[in-house]
Amino acid sequence: MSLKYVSRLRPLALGRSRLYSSLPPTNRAFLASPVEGETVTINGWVRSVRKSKNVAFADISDGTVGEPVALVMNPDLAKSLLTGACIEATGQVKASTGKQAFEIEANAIKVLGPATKEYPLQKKFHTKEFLRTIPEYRWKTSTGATVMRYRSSAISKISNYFESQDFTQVSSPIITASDCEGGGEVFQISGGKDGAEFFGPNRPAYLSVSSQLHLEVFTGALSRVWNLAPAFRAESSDTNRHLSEFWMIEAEMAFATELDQVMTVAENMIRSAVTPLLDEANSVIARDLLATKKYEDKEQKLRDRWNMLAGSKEPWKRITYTEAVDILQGLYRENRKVFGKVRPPKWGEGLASVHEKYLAGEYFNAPVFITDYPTSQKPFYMLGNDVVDPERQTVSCFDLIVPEIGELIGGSMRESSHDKLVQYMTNRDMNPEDLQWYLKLREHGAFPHGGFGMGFERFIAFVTGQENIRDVIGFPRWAGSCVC
Ligand SMILES: NC(=O)C[C@H](N)C(=O)O
Repeated sequence: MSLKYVSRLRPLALGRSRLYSSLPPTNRAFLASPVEGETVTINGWVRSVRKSKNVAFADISDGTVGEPVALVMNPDLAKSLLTGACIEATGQVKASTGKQAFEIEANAIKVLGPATKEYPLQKKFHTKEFLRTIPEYRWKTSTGATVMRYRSSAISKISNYFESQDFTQVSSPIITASDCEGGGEVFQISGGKDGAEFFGPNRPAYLSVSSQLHLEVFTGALSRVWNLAPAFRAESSDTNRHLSEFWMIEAEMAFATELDQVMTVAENMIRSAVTPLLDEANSVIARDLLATKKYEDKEQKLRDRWNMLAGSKEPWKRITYTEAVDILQGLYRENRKVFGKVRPPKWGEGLASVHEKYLAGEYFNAPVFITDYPTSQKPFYMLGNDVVDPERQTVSCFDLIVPEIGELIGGSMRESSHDKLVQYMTNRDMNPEDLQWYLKLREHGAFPHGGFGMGFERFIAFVTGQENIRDVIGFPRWAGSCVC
């Protein structure tokens, strides 16, 4: 490059970078390193205001950190300040005598967006049920914002974990031509009874219930893949752990030959998003999460939960379905009321959520992998185990259960024989014609593989100590409710 050319470019580049301005500091950046005596300008929404004759205080928050920024000012300045208003405050940083280490002695307040006395989030206790009725405001609560921040942090930790293991993140389709789980709980969006045939005659289309089948295609090319995608289920279960639109982290791995390998990936993935919380001194998000539990006195319970998941390097317990049924039947023999009105399962029946919660909760008080369920309980794509007892056929699969939530992850080895898959589909009254593309994967270069799917909201609810998964997703949808 000639000197002349460089000298012509330089002033232009410098001039430009001087012209651009950057975003103002967040509350989080300010609170991380306040400098006494410095004049700062801070933005946020007013959480609370207290006024007396000579002085006024306001807590403001921009949602980037749990702790609010404390303002102290002349009452005249606070005149038009109401909870909920959006403000820009300028003032000097002072050591504080109050709860916070520092406060800002504000000398200028600009109201960017005023509020009225009707603002529903006045400073008092609000129930989760009430907060769900104000979806437009509920993420402004410190618990709401903290849960969202953890959700974001978990995605990034999990993403790093997968990357470290050579997984590629892929994007699978939301509109699909098949019901992966074969459970019939699909939202049909085209080719339905109303005659809409957007994708052509006899081309029904649905919202995806799981990315698995498409991930299997990707894994046949990239070996290890994962994604985080929404899944849709038209089931009407009105519980604290079901949504009609939820997010799933799914992973598929080629050349996994044993279920244990797949379970280890699932376990390490969870640990990757929980381990950082154990280092309270260095984790703002851990401290913020614990603060949300302060008023309930449940901080220790939350710590115990993180410890349960990531405190020890011991691998999580792995038991078979048959062992689980034996344990449950034994517990019932000792105490007929152990599962309330519910009986223990007979071999071949599914485990009810009360059984799962009891096993992982009262019985083991730990996450537990339950493996090798009866074939009749599981979908067509799972690899069959060698038949030892023809009355008790099982598949190579697992459910990961945790206390209070029950099932968190479902996974399995996948059947890679074309002919067996056709047989499994026919046994379930499915038409193999509908999944030709999936079957073709087994015609050339079939490979051993396995994978799993984790309900992301269940995971976030468990780790943040929320009782209902409706409180860890921005805009929850369930049967009878889709309000905005
Ligand atoms: N990817 C998975 O294994 C999840 C499974 N398809 C499910 O929906 O439960």
